[in-house]
Amino acid sequence: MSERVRLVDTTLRDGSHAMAHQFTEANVRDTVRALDTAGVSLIEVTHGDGLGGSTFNYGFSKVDERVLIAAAVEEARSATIAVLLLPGLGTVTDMKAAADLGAGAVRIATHCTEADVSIQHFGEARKLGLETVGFLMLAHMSTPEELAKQARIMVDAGCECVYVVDSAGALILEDASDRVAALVAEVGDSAQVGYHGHQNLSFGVANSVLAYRAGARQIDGSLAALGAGAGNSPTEVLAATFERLGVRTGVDKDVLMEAAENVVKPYITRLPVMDRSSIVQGFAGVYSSFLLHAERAEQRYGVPAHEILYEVGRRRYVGGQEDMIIDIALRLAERGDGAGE
Ligand SMILES: CC[C@H](O)CC(=O)C(=O)O
Ligand SMILES: [Mn+2]
Repeated sequence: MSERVRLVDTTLRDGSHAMAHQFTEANVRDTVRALDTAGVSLIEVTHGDGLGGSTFNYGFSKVDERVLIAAAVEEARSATIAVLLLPGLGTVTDMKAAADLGAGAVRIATHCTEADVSIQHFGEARKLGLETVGFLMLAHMSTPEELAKQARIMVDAGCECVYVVDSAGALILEDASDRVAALVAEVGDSAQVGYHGHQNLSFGVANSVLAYRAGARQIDGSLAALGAGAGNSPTEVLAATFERLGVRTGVDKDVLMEAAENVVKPYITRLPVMDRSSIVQGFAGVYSSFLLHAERAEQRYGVPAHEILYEVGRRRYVGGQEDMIIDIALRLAERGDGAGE
C-alpha cells in the first residue's frame, strides 16, 4: 500500500446545512460512535456555519452546539473532535469554550481572498494547543497562484493544514488538482494540504483522488454525502475508492457503509441530490449552503430556487450574504418572470 491519506468526516458539520441545523444529541452520539469505530481520526461537529452560527441569518440550531460538541467528545474513544470557526461569526471566546469542552482541533474558514482575517485565530488556537486547519472557501473564485498566497498567510499564522475548499462544487478535475498543487508548492515544506469537495457537478470523489495525487493528505467527506448543496464527497465512497487504489486511509470502509445506511440515512430529512438547483450551484459557482435559503425564498416569494441561484452566481455573492437571497427573490418576484437563463 502506498502513502496514507487522512479522511476527515464532516457529516455533523457540513451535514448541518442539509439538516437545517436540526441535529439532535442522539444523532451526534450515534454518528460519532460509528465514525470512531470505523477509525476516522478527525470528526467535525458544529453548526453548519461554524461556532456562533446559530442565528437568524444562518438558521437556528435545534440543540446548542456546545451540547453537541460535549456529546461528541464523550463518545469519541480515539477520534479528535474538530470545530469550524468563521472569524467574525465565531469568536476566540467561542473557540476557547469549545476547547474547554474537549474539542482538539479547529478549522478556521475564510473567503479564499481573505486569509488575513484568520491570523489572530490561528495564533490563539495554537496557544490553546489545538490542531489547526485552514479553509480557503469558494476556491474556484481564485486562481491557483492567488490561492497559494492566501495559504501562505494562514500557514505563517500557525495553520498546520490548509484546504482547497470547493464550496460551490464548481471545480472540475484539473481545476481542483492545479489549486492543490499550487498550495503544495507554496507551503508543502511546513504544512499539509487538504481538499473539501461538494457533489453539485458530481466531481467530489474524482477531484479528491486528483487532489491526493497532487499532494493533498487530508480529504473531507460526509456519510451518505450529507452536506450542503448536492452534498459532500461520501466518506464511505472515498474509503472504498482509496482502498481500491491501494492508498492507506486507516479506516474501515464496511463500517462506514453500515453507518451511512443504518445510522445516518434514517435521520436525514432531505437527502442531498444533484437536482436542478444544486447543479446550478455548481455551474454558476454558488456557495452550497445557499440551497436551503433559496428553497425557502421560493416557497415564500414564488420564484424558482434555481433562478435565484443563477442570479446569486451572477452577483458573485459569498458566505455571509445569505440575506441577499431574499433581496434577489423580491426583485425577481417584482419582475414577475424570474431571471431567465
Ligand atoms: C459556512 C461554512 C461552509 O459551509 C464551509 C464549507 O464547508 C464550505 O465552504 O464548503
Ligand atoms: Mn462544505
